[in-house]
Amino acid sequence: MIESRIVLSCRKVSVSFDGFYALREMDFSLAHGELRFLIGPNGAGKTTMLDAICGKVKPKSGSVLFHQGEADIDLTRLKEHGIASCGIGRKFQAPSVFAALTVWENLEIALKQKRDVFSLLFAKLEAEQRERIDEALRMVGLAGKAGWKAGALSHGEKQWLEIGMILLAEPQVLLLDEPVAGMTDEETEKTGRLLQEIIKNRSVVVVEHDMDFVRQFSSKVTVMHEGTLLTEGTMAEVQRDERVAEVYLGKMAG
Ligand SMILES: Nc1ncnc2c1ncn2[C@@H]1O[C@H](COP(=O)(O)OP(=O)(O)OP(=O)(O)O)[C@@H](O)[C@H]1O
Repeated sequence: MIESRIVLSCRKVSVSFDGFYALREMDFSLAHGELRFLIGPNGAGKTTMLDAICGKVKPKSGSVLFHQGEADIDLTRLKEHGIASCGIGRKFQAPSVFAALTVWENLEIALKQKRDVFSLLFAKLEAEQRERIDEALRMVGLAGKAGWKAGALSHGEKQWLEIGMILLAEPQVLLLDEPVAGMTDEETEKTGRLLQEIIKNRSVVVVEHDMDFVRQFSSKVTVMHEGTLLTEGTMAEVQRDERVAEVYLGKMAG
C-alpha cells in the first residue's frame, strides 16, 4: 500500500556533460513505501537520474529534495558520501562484492562502514550486530550460504548480497540500476519478492529494461525520453500511450 508522504522530490533537474544535456528539467517525486520503475529507451537519462539523486553527478540546475521528518534537505548541496549517510542507498548495475571474502564477512564490512563516531560511542553488543547480519541474510535469501566465498555465488546471489550490504546502512530510499539483468527466471522472481519486502519500510527506485518484470507489479512507472519526463502511470496505462510506443519504436528503428 503506497503512503502519500513524499520522501523525495526532484524539480527541474538538468545535468549536462560538456554541453550535452542528459537530463533537461526532469521532475520526479517518490512516496514513502513506494516501488517506482524508471523506464525509457537507451540514452533516455535513467541512470543519470539515479546519479543525480545519489550525488554521483552534480545537476547544473534544479533541486533534489529529501524530506526527512520536518526537514527538507537539498541533496544537490551535499557530496556523495553525505547523501549516502542521509539515507539514500545506491546499487550500480554490476555487483561489487569482495569475492575472496565470505558472504558473512562482506555483510560485516558493510555494517562496520556504516558506523560513524556517534554509533561507535554507543556501540552495541556484538550479539546485536550478528542479529542484524542474520536479518540481512534472511531478507536476501542467503541464510544458508553465509560461509560461502562471495566469488562462488551465482550472479543473482551476488546481486542480493550487495543489496543486503546496502540495506545494512538502513537507507530510506534505495536506488537500483537494472537489478534483474543477467538473472535466471527463478532469480528474477526471487528479486521481485525481495523488492516487495524491501518496500515494507522503505522506498525503492528501479531502472529497468525488462518489461515483463515491471509488468508483474502494480507500481507506478515513470517513462523518460531524451532527459525529460514523458509520462507516468501504471505499466498498462503507459503502454497504451502512443508517445511511449513512438519513442521505443523510434529507438529500435534508429
Ligand atoms: N559521463 C558522461 N559523459 C558524457 N555523456 C554521458 C555521460 N553519462 C551519460 N551520458 C550520456 O547521457 C545520455 C543519458 O545516459 P544514461 O546512461 O543516463 O541513459 P539511460 O536511460 O540510463 O540509458 P541505458 O538504458 O542505455 O542505460 C546518453 O546519451 C549518454 O551517452
